[in-house]
Amino acid sequence: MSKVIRKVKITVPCSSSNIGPGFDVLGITLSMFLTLDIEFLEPLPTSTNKTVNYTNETTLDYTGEGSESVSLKPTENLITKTALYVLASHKIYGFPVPLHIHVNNPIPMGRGLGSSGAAVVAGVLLGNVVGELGLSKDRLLDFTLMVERHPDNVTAALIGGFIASYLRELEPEDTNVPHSEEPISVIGASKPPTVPSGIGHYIRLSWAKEIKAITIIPDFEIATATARSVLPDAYQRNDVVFNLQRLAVLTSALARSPPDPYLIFQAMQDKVHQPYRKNLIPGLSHIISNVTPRTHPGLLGICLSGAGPTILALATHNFDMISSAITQAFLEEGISTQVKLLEVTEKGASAEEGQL
Ligand SMILES: Nc1ncnc2c1ncn2[C@@H]1O[C@H](COP(=O)(O)OP(=O)(O)O)[C@@H](O)[C@H]1O
Ligand SMILES: N[C@@H](CCOP(=O)(O)O)C(=O)O
Repeated sequence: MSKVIRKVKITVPCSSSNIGPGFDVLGITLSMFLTLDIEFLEPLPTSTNKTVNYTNETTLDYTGEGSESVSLKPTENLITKTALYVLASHKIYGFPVPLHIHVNNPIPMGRGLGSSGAAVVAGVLLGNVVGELGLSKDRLLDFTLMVERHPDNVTAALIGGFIASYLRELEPEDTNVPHSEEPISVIGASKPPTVPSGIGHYIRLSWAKEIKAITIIPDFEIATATARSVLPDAYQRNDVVFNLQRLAVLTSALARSPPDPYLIFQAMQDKVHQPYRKNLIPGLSHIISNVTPRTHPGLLGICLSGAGPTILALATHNFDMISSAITQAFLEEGISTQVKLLEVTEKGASAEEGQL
């Protein structure tokens, strides 16, 4: 057994993105956390000063969502391969110390609760800690955005809270650099991947404390890439204006106490992504138009969480009645669900030293 010489815990919240009209713009972090318990193991004595690559000696074990399907090979697992990408960008090829990493993931995958965003953020933090890179939050965000090119879920997961974000437009040469879709190909490359600076810009918005998040999570997955592939390349001006008007109102409406259900419900309508995703999610159109603050007091607004299929219902009370109505609508489509009542948390991703 190798001796444990350091322990670090990485914690990353799940997220719900878009919040109706804020497609690729808004994200909130919710009280369900991916954790990595990292043990740094004593390296074997070597006779030379040559940097040793301990990727093959690094082991992963995994509990929670995805434990049946996720690869435990450090060069394949999304968390560790993102970390290897960050290290390679700093000319560190492979883990410079042997690690044992225990991953616990309560975030259901492919459901629109930011599981991949959380994994990518965890990987960037892992690379930063293991390589002792000392990257700032903004620089950590650059790396996450080289992997997930929509900023809403990763920025929320990294920063925490109710976040609005945008990407700076990149120069063509910046978008040509290899990104971590294929990080393995860059690990041994003679030219390390360069990552442009200042890609992501964000602001934390206020959130009224009494607004809770009911998530109704159907028992089927939709890969975010699939849910993005059904969206059009161009939009009608009136649909864009429809969303912009609501987005501007929504960002303040969700900060006000007491929250105004009728204002929020209307401000959470969307014409940019949900109408195109309804064919992927049986019951979606019915749910978002029939479960309202009038029929279900306590409800403020309802939308698809991220790319779906989870439904996000924002509410102040009557949580059981609201979730039952949505659960029932899915059941009528033959779809079972699980319900989680979550808090909007301001806690973003963190890496903390542990006790030996
Ligand atoms: N903790 C994790 N460890 C490794 N891979 C993960 C983890 N979480 C998510 N993933 C990867 O991300 C995929 C889901 O991503 P995506 O389709 O974007 O859905 P989501 O809405 O859950 O982010 C999973 O199929 C898996 O490949
Ligand atoms: N804006 C993105 C958000 C995807 O979030 P995820 O949690 O589903 O990965 C989109 O709607 O495609």
